[in-house]
Amino acid sequence: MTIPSFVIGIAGGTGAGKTTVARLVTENVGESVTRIPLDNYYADQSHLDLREREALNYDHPSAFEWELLREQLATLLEGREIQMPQYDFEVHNRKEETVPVEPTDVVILEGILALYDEEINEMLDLRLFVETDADVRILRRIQRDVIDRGRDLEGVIDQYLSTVKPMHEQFIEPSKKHADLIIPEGANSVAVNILEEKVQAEVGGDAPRDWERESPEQEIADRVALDDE
Ligand SMILES: Nc1ncnc2c1ncn2[C@@H]1O[C@H](COP(=O)(O)OP(=O)(O)O)[C@@H](O)[C@H]1O
Ligand SMILES: Nc1ccn([C@@H]2O[C@H](COP(=O)(O)O)[C@@H](O)[C@H]2O)c(=O)n1
Repeated sequence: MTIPSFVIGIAGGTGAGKTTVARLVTENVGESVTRIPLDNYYADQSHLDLREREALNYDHPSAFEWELLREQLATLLEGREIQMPQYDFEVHNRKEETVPVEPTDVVILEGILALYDEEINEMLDLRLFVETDADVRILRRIQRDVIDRGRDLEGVIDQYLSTVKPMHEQFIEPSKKHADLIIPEGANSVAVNILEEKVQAEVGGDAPRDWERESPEQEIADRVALDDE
């Protein structure tokens, strides 16, 4: 049984580069990392038809099933398997199938509001916010939504102006205050290399387990005290 020793949250606006950062910092560590896309926890909307689902606001915190995410993250932290929901962006709904996910040394939760929920924040050991200019993000999003998510240009622009941008300003940007580190421009190599080293150390078992580790505040206080001696 593996009890995860390090849980990272990666938040930031749409198109900021969250998924890319998560992928780059974990691609060389094999199967010892579990990635949890927050998108998989969009609430089930099967009671609505496609038209109604298309019109929903997917950038408001109420779009997500937080209770399920809290439960499943806690289950992984206890060393037990979860059945993770899957999401289908083309039909705006959760898929019927789930995938079994085993706990691993490192767990990464990644999504626009990964640093929004207080209880989730408490479960994270490292909180990252990826910060990229809004014009770069919308250009990336147009490209992705049209090519990968089966959307048309007009719809992407309407959605951006009506919900994505206002919700970013109201909920996502303010969640930055919970971050321990802010990563500029998405996949920036210095940040990725430092994080990759940290993940490697956790996976290799060099790092102290949770119960051996002092709180980050205490670690800093100890080091400041040492420097002052
Ligand atoms: N630093 C970067 N430079 C150039 N392109 C990037 C950078 N970071 C991410 N991208 C690209 O931007 C797009 C959106 O990145 P993604 O990681 O999917 O964003 P998010 O998960 O935040 O929505 C992808 O096509 C990705 O390759
Ligand atoms: N049915 C849906 C569900 C979500 N979205 C958008 O996805 C964005 C979050 O994903 P990122 O990879 O961009 O972080 C979010 O901004 C939602 O608007 C959607 O378009 N349709």
